Amino acid sequence: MDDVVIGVSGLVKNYPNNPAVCNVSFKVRRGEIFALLGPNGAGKTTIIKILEFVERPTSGFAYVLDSEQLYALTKDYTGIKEKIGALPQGFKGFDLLTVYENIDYFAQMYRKYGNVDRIIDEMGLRDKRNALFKHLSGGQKQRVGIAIALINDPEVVFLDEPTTGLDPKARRDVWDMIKGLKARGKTVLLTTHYMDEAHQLADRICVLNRGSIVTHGTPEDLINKYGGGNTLVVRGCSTGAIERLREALPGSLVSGNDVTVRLAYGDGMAAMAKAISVLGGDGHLCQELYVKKPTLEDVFLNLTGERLDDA
Ligand SMILES: Nc1ncnc2c1ncn2[C@@H]1O[C@H](COP(=O)(O)OP(=O)(O)OP(=O)(O)O)[C@@H](O)[C@H]1O
Repeated sequence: MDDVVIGVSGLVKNYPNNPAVCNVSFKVRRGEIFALLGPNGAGKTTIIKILEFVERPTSGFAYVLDSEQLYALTKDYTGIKEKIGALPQGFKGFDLLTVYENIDYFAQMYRKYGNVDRIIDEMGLRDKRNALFKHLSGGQKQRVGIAIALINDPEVVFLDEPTTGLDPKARRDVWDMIKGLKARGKTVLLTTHYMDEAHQLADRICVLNRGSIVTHGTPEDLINKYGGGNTLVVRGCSTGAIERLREALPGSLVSGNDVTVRLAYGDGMAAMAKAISVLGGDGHLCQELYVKKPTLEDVFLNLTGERLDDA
């Protein structure tokens, strides 16, 4: 694989009575957005902490930027630490410092760092430059965290659950910011338990559950391979409509007033036309009719038997 900047091989991390990461291997290429997707407790943060030199693995091997720089107590990682940036899970700034002061505080920890006002502008925080951290919205606080992760102009950026707890608008703003990092040539490793976030942002995804890799690949590949195909959904049907649909569409499933049919590849138009002709006949109406494409949620469900939300 060309220009690998993060490599993880046979990684294991055992906490007392708790195997957090079990034999995980993956590689991240320069300039890509790579997502670790999995439910709570899947081991995402532990992997990221190992890559950030915060935790040490029990066994296995991991490197960032320098494949010669393996984990060993004798190594000095300072050179690499200066080339990585990190947004930790649940980032909290100093409440009683301003946006500028918060970013500047962390900037001073590096031998070389960027212009604080420029990064404030890049993160769309100019209006809030002199506002206290505690007076910011959730999305603005997260942007301060991302600004801090970028202040040393890192080559690799780790973002641990960058949008957890944000409202939909703030999430989309953070997504745009993350896409902007890729446009600037940064390599981004992010963790998330939101499948739409992984789908929107990631070039490649590693799906984790209970410390192990379930599968990995591009979002489209995973959905095509494991999503289980399209589903025709007819919602809000009358009793008569349900009966008609069941007769006309073999394999249909009924749940309340909704009817769903798993479609074979390429069957979408034919099944829709059949449903419309059956329903249009004599007033057997429904509220909605559409073909639903599978999502990463379906991939997770089909591979683990669990829902990403519940696992
Ligand atoms: N310091 C620790 N000591 C003991 N167990 C830990 C520690 N840190 C994490 N764990 C356990 O390791 C497992 C993996 O945790 P981790 O935080 O890596 O998961 P995660 O996928 O990031 O989940 P979340 O999205 O909830 O943060 C969990 O069972 C967790 O309880």
